[in-house]
Amino acid sequence: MLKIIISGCNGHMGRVVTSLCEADPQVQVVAGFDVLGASDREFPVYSSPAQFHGEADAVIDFSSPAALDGLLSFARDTRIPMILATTGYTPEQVAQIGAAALEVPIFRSANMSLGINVLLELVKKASTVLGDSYDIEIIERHHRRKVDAPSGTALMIADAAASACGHETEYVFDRHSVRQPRDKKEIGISAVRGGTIVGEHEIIFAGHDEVMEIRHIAHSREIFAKGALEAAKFMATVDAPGLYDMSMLVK
Ligand SMILES: NC(=O)c1ccc[n+]([C@@H]2O[C@H](COP(=O)([O-])OP(=O)(O)OC[C@H]3O[C@@H](n4cnc5c(N)ncnc54)[C@H](O)[C@@H]3O)[C@@H](O)[C@H]2O)c1
Ligand SMILES: O=C(O)C1=N[C@H](C(=O)O)CCC1
Repeated sequence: MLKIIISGCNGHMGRVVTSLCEADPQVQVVAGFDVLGASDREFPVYSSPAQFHGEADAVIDFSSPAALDGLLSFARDTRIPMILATTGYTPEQVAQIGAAALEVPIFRSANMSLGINVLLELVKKASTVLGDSYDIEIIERHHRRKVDAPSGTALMIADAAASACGHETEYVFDRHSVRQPRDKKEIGISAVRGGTIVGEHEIIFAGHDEVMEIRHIAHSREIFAKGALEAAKFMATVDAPGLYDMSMLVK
């Protein structure tokens, strides 16, 4: 039996992960972490990771960057592998995660869906071939509740394009105050927020007389929960400290 803790268990993603775990006979949710109390859960919910003293094989976290310090201390104290799916970390927090991964196993991805992780490979291929002469723009769309912008996925896509395009790049998030033509080194990133859009990402390669677009649409949150649970199953077999990601699961 795989014993899972769900961090952010009372949120939108936390509830979808809970349902998926409860439908899997090989998985047991042993606890949840959340600052928001809810009495309808079938497992104990703690407002701080330090309050948990049981056994677990992995923590799946869909919460908030504010939870990171407590989760990393918990990982260091217990050696329980951590799956970080939260987005919106500051550069300092990303560095903290990297430092912690020298001591404990940590899995991090801004997008746990299979489709986006295949898309990242397509973006690298397209950027290698087209990156020199085509302009790269990314548009992401999410629900009105989302607080971080651009999405973690958009940044991951930009990083994939930047690593493969063969020249220096600069991310441009806001064209409002700039009055000048687009520079070749720019990767433009635009965020749209509205309604209940689960998550959409579009990458545009705009060249002379042709445009190529690659697009991913999430129709439900289950695709993220499924990837996170697969990551937890994988991490439960991992002993060595390190920073793991979806590329280890998408072959
Ligand atoms: N990696 C992915 O595939 C993926 C997919 C979807 C969402 N996300 C990310 O997951 C996060 C959560 O998304 P959501 O839509 O479920 O949000 P949500 O607001 O519905 O849920 C977040 C939950 O975390 C709790 N929380 C907030 N601060 C906390 C803290 N300090 N300690 C413990 N719990 C805390 C909240 O009370 C809430 O219940 C966001 O960062 C989002 O971008 C990632
Ligand atoms: O709903 C969200 O919030 C999502 N966040 C992730 C991101 O920031 O990339 C992934 C898609 C859903």
